[in-house]
Amino acid sequence: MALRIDGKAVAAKVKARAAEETAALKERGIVPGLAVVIVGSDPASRVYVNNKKKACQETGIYSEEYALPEETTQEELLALVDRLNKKPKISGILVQSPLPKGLEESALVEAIDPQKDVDAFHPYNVGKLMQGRQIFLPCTPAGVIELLHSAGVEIAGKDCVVIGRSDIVGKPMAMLLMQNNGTVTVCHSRTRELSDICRRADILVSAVGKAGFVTGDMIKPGAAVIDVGMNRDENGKLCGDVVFAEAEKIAGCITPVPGGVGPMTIAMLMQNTVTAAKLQNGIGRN
Ligand SMILES: Nc1nc(=O)c2c([nH]1)NC[C@@H]1CN(c3ccc(C(=O)N[C@@H](CCC(=O)O)C(=O)O)cc3)C=[N+]21
Repeated sequence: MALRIDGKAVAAKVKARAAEETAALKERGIVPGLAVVIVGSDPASRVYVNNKKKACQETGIYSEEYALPEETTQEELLALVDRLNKKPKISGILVQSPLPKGLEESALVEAIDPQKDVDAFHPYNVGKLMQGRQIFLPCTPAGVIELLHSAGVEIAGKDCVVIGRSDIVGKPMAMLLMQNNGTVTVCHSRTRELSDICRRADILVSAVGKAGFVTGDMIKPGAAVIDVGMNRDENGKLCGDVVFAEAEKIAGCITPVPGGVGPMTIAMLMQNTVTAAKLQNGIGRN
């Protein structure tokens, strides 16, 4: 049976570290602050935003929430981002996706001051990541790396396969695995012989968004299997991309959903908010 990686426990450690740093900053009169902007009433987004708020409270980070109606215009949002860019109390800005139709996410992300872009979605930060000179780590991929470390999984020299090529997970995940000296293959909807490629992976990261996508026969015995999927099954229950019951018989270690990557995303966001506060106050990265 595979080792089950406890994302909640690892996230608690990351948040404790962020809380310590926050306390130390407060002694110097610096309070990290996060602004979360949510538009419309997507119920999943509501849950995530509440979790982010709770994490801020746990770590001592100041937070502001802007819950705006569905009808909010692009101009109004740009004006809000501009205000938050200039607001000293706010170290980090996050615009929760997805946005209602008619709003252009990329323009909003590009309006965020790159030094406050704690999601690391701004093209400046994406470019920095490609160069291995990032100031902010992308939250979900960075959380995956932490989970691998926590399970004692060596990345250097390993065959890593990422399923999915999104801007928020697949692409930055590949970058971070590469920075950690993994040999990385990125698969997607047009990939041929997907199962064969996956079966060669020492580290398999699935970010597809389809329940049941990764079956036991796609997993190399002893592999580390990281499930980034956030789906609902036919009973409305939260589940990942991986058929967990099959995979845990074959993998060496595996993350569950819930309780795997999700809590890590939020913990890394706290870490980035602390980093942002330091940066804006002329304190170098540790
Ligand atoms: N600008 C932006 N930044 C994001 O980081 C961002 C976003 N937009 N839009 C949506 C996705 C998704 N995401 C999750 C965060 C936490 C959990 C999480 O805490 N999951 C829990 C369960 C939560 C539940 O019960 O539904 C778990 O897996 O154990 C899940 C998903 C952040 N995202």
